[in-house]
Amino acid sequence: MININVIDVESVSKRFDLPDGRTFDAVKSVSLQIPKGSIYGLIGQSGAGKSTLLRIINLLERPDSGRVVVDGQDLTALPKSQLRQARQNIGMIFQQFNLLQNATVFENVAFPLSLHGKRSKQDIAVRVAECLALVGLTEKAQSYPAQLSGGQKQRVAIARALAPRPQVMLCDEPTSALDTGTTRTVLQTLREINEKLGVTIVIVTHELAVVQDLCDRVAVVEGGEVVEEFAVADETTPRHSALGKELLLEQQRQHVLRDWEAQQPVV
Ligand SMILES: Nc1ncnc2c1ncn2[C@@H]1O[C@H](COP(=O)(O)OP(=O)(O)OP(=O)(O)O)[C@@H](O)[C@H]1O
Repeated sequence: MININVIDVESVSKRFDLPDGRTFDAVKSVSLQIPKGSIYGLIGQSGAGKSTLLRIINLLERPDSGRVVVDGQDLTALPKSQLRQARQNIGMIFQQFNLLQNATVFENVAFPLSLHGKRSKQDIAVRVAECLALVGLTEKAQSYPAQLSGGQKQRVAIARALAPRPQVMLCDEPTSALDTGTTRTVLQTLREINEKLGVTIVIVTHELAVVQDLCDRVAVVEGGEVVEEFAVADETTPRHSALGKELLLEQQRQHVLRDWEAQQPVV
């Protein structure tokens, strides 16, 4: 992996105003460096600030202070029109897929392409076909979201996010609404996109199995702060956070299981 950071989050903070007049510090001076081409996990308990941090990366949530640099561009310094352009480089997918229900799969994937730029209908059709092929849904182009399984809907959302050729893809709990088998196909699709296209993936999840299956590096978020950051494959450096330790235990358990399976006689 090339050791260049495609995302540089520098000391970002976010405070929300609560209805009762108080304030809540959801993200507290967080810095993150995300290497180009990596799959980077943000994990933490519910309410830790993971989604807010993810949404800060494409400025869906504007930080009160700090900088967000994506692909060398300081998003926090851009005027609105240029920010819209820069966001083309950052795709996003959500837990609930967020597809247009009254539009076909084809139209859903074409949507971001017709919204931005001056592409011909033919160009758009070619790109949509490419993206649907990438996620294995060529046959479903004329279906409506209601006719698809959860995993297929998420793969349409992935195709839609990929259509403008982003370098970065942000994923907010992309498999939380899916069962185990479907989760596996969606993770496989994300892995292929990372490997074939070199897209950097940042994924928020509370599922440790997802981290273990997919991520190269992970940041543990607690109370709006990153309390630990490590390479998932590094099982020798001591982990400090509860989730970091839990992840390590799960990895070791998987090794024991694998060794045990390998020793079983073939019948
Ligand atoms: N717009 C908002 N106004 C007020 N408080 C908010 C707002 N958005 C988020 N919060 C609060 O900020 C905290 C962090 O929220 P966030 O969604 O980032 O957490 P999370 O780690 O992603 O949690 P979950 O896994 O449950 O989605 C929570 O306590 C949440 O209630």
